[in-house]
Amino acid sequence: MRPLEYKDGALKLIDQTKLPTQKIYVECTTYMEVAEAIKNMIVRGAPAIGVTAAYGIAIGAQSIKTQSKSEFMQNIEEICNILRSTRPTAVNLFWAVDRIYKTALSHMEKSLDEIKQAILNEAIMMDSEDVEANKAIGKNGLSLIKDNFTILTHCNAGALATCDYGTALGVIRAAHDAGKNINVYADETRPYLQGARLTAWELTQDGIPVTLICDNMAGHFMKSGVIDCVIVGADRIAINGDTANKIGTYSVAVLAHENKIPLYVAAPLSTIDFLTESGDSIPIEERVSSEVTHIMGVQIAPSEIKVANPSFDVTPNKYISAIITEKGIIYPPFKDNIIALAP
Ligand SMILES: CSC[C@@H](O)[C@@H](O)C(=O)COP(=O)(O)O
Repeated sequence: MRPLEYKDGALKLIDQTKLPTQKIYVECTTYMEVAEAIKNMIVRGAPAIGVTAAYGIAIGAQSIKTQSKSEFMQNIEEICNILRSTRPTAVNLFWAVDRIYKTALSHMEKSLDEIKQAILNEAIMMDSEDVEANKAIGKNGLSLIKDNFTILTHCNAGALATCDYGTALGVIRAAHDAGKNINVYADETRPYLQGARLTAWELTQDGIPVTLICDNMAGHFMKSGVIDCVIVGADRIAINGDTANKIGTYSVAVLAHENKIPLYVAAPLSTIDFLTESGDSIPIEERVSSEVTHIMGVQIAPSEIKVANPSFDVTPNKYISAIITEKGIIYPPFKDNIIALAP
């Protein structure tokens, strides 16, 4: 299940704001439309945002008319900055934009048409690398999932949040495909309900047993012995292992620790921010208040109410049992083991 597909100058995205009641596609033929799609969460999830931005630059590059290479690069820089400004927390976005920008720079001796093609080729490569990485994450995580496990997950770190297969849901998919009898508990994930709308839908589509719960039920099911482990995705992992992920992940992690349940973060290396020492310096996106005051367009709070809506929180490394990557499982001490993987 791919949330994005590039073909002939257009990027087709599943509109994730409409799932699960409607499966419709949005087609972006300009980089501004791509930027809007990221900002408005038509496409979301750290790896998917990164690759979408890469295609956005490729689409933008095609429309640049100048024959001057320095003007071309100025335009590329502007496009990169617009895409960078769409969402602040997922580091995959910045990683992808930087990688595309460097690709353009490294082809400067070629013709403009060739540079444009090199940018598109790089975006296509990042797309397929992400799918490969997720499959490797799934395979690497298999040893942590025993038969008859019930796994709690938060938000959507599935195929929809990546180019296919998923990270946290990649491990779950791999365990299911390997014939393990597993059950998933999906937190609904207020305010934007990625768990209820996307994870529940995605797993149901694949025939993986899933039970939807409200966020405030997670502790109850952990304490009652129902949950064997927690697997979540990540938007940015600092060098010391502190992990930013969807708001509510921190609460889940503290509850898991209290109940002696392992919590695993599943993420590709593109989610590790090798320039950030700890979670304290990870920027946290504040989103619109209507995500809290409304559910699917229906008002549930007084009109004038003051609202706070941080979209992510940071889970300190002490609550994380391991980080599952495409290069293998990283165990504590995270700092040494993460630095060893630096590109
Ligand atoms: C593989 S996706 C990991 C994270 O990006 C995911 O858990 C998450 O927090 C997504 O947030 P979103 O605001 O929906 O983009």
